[in-house]
Amino acid sequence: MGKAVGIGLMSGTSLDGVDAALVEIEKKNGNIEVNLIESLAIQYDDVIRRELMEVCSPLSATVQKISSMNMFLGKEFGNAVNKLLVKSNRSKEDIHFISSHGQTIYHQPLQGETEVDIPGTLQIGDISVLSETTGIAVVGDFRTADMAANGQGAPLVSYVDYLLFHSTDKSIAVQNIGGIGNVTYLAKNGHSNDVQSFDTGPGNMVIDEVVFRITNGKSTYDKNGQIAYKGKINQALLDQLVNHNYFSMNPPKTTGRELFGKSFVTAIFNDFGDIDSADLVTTVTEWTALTIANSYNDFLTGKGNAIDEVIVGGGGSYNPYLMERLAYHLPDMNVYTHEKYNISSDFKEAIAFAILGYQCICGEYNQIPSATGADKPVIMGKTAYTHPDAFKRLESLRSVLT
Ligand SMILES: Nc1ncnc2c1ncn2[C@@H]1O[C@H](COP(=O)(O)OP(=O)(O)OP(=O)(O)O)[C@@H](O)[C@H]1O
Ligand SMILES: CC(=O)N[C@H]1[C@@H]2OC[C@@H](O2)[C@@H](O)[C@@H]1O[C@H](C)C(=O)O
Repeated sequence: MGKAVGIGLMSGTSLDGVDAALVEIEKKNGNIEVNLIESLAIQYDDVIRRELMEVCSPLSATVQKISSMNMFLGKEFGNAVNKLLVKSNRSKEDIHFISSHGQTIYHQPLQGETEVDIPGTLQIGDISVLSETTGIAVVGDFRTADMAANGQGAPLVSYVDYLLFHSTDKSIAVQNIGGIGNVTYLAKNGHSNDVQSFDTGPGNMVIDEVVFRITNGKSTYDKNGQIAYKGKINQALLDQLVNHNYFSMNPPKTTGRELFGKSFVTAIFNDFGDIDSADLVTTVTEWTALTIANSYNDFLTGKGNAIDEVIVGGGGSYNPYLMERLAYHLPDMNVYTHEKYNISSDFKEAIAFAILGYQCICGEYNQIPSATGADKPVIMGKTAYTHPDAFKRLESLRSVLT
């Protein structure tokens, strides 16, 4: 079978920017092999970040802002792809497809109070605009297909975690620490149907917002855990935080800015605003590590699922204080980062979405029901191409694949 050349795009819940990964993908004897050729991260500037924060909050989002931001991000993602093409010395003719996660602005996996208030999830960054900006066919909007099959619409990277990490000699927890934290559990010798997955709770989301407030907007995150190292844990605050009811809910479960965003942090400042600002950062960082360890104890090891190794990815893996605390709370496990497996912690999700898009193009299931809680497997993703040549390149790939 021939090689597919694709570009994966990930813009996660931290709202820090978009990651782009140019990859070659090949199917060999039913296994998918992926090779990262070039990558690029584009940071959102302060204005975009602020506007995005506004459309993520029901209190400040308007239909006008959501509609404009959907188009604007389609262009931003397209500009990121065009820069990546220059960086990698490739042209659009060399690329079969782009696969874009989009920017989650709302995610509600639970039924609301009225019959129309059904679970929903919304990722913006229009895929037709992205196709028009780049001249390349685009696959996007993955999560709705899983929700259509009564899944949580997340976590989706579990499918790729299984492909990359399942093992016959050890049980592995693949932990992402992005804006939100999520885990994929791969039992030793397990089948894809056995994969368990759920959001462990906040990743960097609460730490970032606390740092933003105590620095009056000068810093958007605690670089290398510098502030956390200076403070000490405030036990009263920690006790209140660990008692949040999300942590007692059984998996499958997913969460986001709706639970752990600005209002959550405002409540912390209302109740504990008088404690030392470094202590606040230390305490929410400790809590973040603890929520991960407690989740394993409650829903994995505590239910007889041994864990030999934890592989951490996402921006949180670059916070040494957070990593130290995580290792401290998981004394019986080896805690590594994705780099041990030669996979960039930064670009893992962008690579993962390239694989999910590839499977969509192949017409193959790209989701694991046991991970998302769906009733059945589905093919996730929709396709857009605004010109015949983009369509033909996609079709040329399909004809090689089938
Ligand atoms: N050197 C560092 N020190 C401390 N924290 C860091 C460092 N580098 C990145 N981070 C943290 O990682 C975050 C970004 O992580 P990442 O890009 O994995 O999130 P995301 O993909 O947006 O989120 P999600 O996976 O939830 O969708 C930053 O907001 C910051 O908090
Ligand atoms: C709705 C949404 O965008 N969820 C994200 C978020 O960020 C981490 C965690 O919460 C995870 O459930 C998911 O992203 C990753 C990429 C996933 O689906 O695997």
